[in-house]
Amino acid sequence: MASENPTETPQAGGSLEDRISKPEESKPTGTNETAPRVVVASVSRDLGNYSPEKPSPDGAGAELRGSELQEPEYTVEVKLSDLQADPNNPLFSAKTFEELGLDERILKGLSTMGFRKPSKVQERALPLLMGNPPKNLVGQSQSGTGKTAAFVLNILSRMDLTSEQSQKTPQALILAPTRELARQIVGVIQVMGQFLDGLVIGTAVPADTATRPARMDCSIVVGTPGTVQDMIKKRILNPTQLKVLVLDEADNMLDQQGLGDQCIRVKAMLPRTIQVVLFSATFPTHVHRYAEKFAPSANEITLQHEELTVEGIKQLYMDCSNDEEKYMNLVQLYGLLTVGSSIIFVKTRASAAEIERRMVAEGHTVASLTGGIEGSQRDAVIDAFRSGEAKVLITTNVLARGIDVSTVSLVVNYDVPEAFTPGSRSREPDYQTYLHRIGRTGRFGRIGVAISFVSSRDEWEMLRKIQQHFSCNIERVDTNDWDEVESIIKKTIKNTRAQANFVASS
Ligand SMILES: Nc1ncnc2c1ncn2[C@@H]1O[C@H](COP(=O)(O)OP(=O)(O)OP(=O)(O)O)[C@@H](O)[C@H]1O
Repeated sequence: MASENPTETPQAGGSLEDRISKPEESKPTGTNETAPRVVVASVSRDLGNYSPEKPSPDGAGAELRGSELQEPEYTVEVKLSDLQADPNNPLFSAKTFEELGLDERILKGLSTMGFRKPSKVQERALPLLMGNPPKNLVGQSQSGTGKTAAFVLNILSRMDLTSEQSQKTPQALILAPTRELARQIVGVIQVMGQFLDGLVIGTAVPADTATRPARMDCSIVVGTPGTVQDMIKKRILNPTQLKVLVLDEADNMLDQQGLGDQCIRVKAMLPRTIQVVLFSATFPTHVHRYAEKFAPSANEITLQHEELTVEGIKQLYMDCSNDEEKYMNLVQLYGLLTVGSSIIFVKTRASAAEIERRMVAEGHTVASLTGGIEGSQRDAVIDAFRSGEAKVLITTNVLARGIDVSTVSLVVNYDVPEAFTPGSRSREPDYQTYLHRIGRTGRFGRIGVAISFVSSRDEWEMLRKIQQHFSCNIERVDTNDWDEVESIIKKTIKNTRAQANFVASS
């Protein structure tokens, strides 16, 4: 979220000598330095080394012979300004925010957030979004590359706040799949639009009837589809002056039966001329077809699936012989998890509750957030995680998408995400969910680690398919050598922390 990353201040240029250096030289120290720094470790071999004809005697988990970790010979130090100057990087931009034609007051908002330069998706999307007459857009870009700002800037640019009446009548509607994401987007608009007098933002998420407002007297509404649908039906939300509709995590919204139907019903109640904007890091082919119907004749920004992984995320896996060993490995990892912030993704609410119960009983401090928890209780958990009060969060796919907490340096896939494929004999991975989950770390040029636990041949096979699908490397870490596990994770986390500390003090 923007407000968590308010002080990134990239500087121009940077020689090769600047960028290639020893790790200990990589800590930002000088007061004239303004760019946060990250360190990219070199990559070793991957899951492709599995040889099924040579099973190990230790059972399924131990069968997984993958790569051995290699000490990187050197590390490459990269500054945000360097990333943004590299045309192949999703953070690259040839333009400035000024050149994109944004209002002075919005530029001021961006400046207070430390946004110096647009990212690629912002540079490409904004001219398409802000043109007149407005055109629909289907926009795709890697996780953590600034899609939120792309759609928020278009909305802010289109606001008419000249009268009290217009300030209090919704002109833009943003739909998100979860209350956490809706609240996060509200936070971004509040900071980005802070210099626009009269801007009022309303949140439409499930709430007790008692706390629900009688009318949404606001200029922008952000909410979840079910609540928004209900509010329009009950005339709490007046849709007649809406000019822009955004679906964040659009593929997920359109593909899920309940959410998809709600989005379609909401859209049917909006003005016909509304600009429809769909954003996500992923648009699988079958959802792309719905997207074309939902946002007809749209401009498109799309990526090949091989282009979707984020370079700064180091992807690893750990062999576990069974579920109990998964738990033991998690407990072993705990000391490392608390160095930064970490998210543990599990398959079911029940396993989230069980892991939380066991870890708390053993004296560890962890929080858990699943769909089983309601309303303001959920807000308290995510707020504690954002503030760093809770450093380890156990969750299900409910938080797999969109959540932006810049201190997350480690993501654990306790279970490899699996697609529900009725009638299929083989277990298939959920490629999109894998990508969104690991994308909770490595935000906007930062570095992070994603570790997947693998406890069966099936899980190994799913992870191999994920690697193949995204043409990425997922390296094996040897759980017989915890010193090595610790060394590789700490190295990455330490650098993320150095960066975070530096950003905070700059
Ligand atoms: N131009 C910019 N300069 C500096 N930081 C930026 C810029 N644009 C976005 N950011 C920061 O990058 C982070 C990620 O942005 P955002 O949450 O919009 O990513 P996203 O593309 O929507 O990711 P996801 O697909 O995971 O939802 C945020 O912390 C945001 O403040």
